Amino acid sequence: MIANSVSLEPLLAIRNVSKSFPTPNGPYTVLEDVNLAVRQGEFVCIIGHSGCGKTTLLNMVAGFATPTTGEVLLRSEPIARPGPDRMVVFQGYALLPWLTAFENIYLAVDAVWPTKSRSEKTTIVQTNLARVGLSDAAEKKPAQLSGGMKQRVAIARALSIQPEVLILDEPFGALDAITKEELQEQLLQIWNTSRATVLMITHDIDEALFLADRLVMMTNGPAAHIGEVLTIPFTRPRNRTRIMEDPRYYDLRNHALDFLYRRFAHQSD
Ligand SMILES: Nc1ncnc2c1ncn2[C@@H]1O[C@H](COP(=O)(O)OP(=O)(O)OP(=O)(O)O)[C@@H](O)[C@H]1O
Repeated sequence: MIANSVSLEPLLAIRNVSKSFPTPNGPYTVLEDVNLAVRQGEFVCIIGHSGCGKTTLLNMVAGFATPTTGEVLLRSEPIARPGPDRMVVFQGYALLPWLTAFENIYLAVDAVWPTKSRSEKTTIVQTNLARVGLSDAAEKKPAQLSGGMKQRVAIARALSIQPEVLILDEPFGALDAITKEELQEQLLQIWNTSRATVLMITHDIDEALFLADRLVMMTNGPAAHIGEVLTIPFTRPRNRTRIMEDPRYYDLRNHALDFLYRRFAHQSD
């Protein structure tokens, strides 16, 4: 079971992190005093109202941005820039429309391992397309793929790089409910074999309760911080029906709903 393989040492440490952006009216503090330690192999979901700073936080883990104060450490080293040890999958897929699924992934593999032979790189691409069930769609371009298939290609591309940390920014937000559930199950299978540490933003409490080891709940901005962290106790491998029959599921769900819609209600939601 994956829970047994989780190391006790934090792989990732977010320490006293604040982030401000300059504006014409002075600095705008999005995040203030955010602290989180993530163990290797953990699956962590982050939830919070729109605009509270979830993407800003994960951008600092990805290395797209740096904290204004505090530090983000990977294996005790400050994260200063993006790197192949951390891959991001966005809601909008970010595939190049003129390339096939195979070519989109190959491009990333080639960028990270330019010295590998063409056949080695081809094997990596094919292996990861197979992991997401898309071997038959290798020669299709994004316009010929459904939203769920595009997101599978984006996940296969991220996995091809064998990242230590997989950062998922609301990856299933644009998908219909059935496709979303299929991809959640596929993601859990992939996570189980890849052993990657996953940080995933979601707006969906049920998704977080199905996927995550812990659910990080953020307060509203400006100056948002982590309000509470829920530990999700369901054993793995997880079965959706069994989880929904577990009375703890409703306790956790109600607790998260109370946090989001009563204690930290947001006017625009
Ligand atoms: N580069 C920037 N310059 C100025 N303000 C920014 C910048 N990036 C983000 N912000 C502001 O920071 C706040 C947090 O944005 P962020 O995208 O991190 O929120 P979020 O929680 O991910 O939102 P959503 O759930 O809607 O994606 C917003 O008010 C946004 O306008």
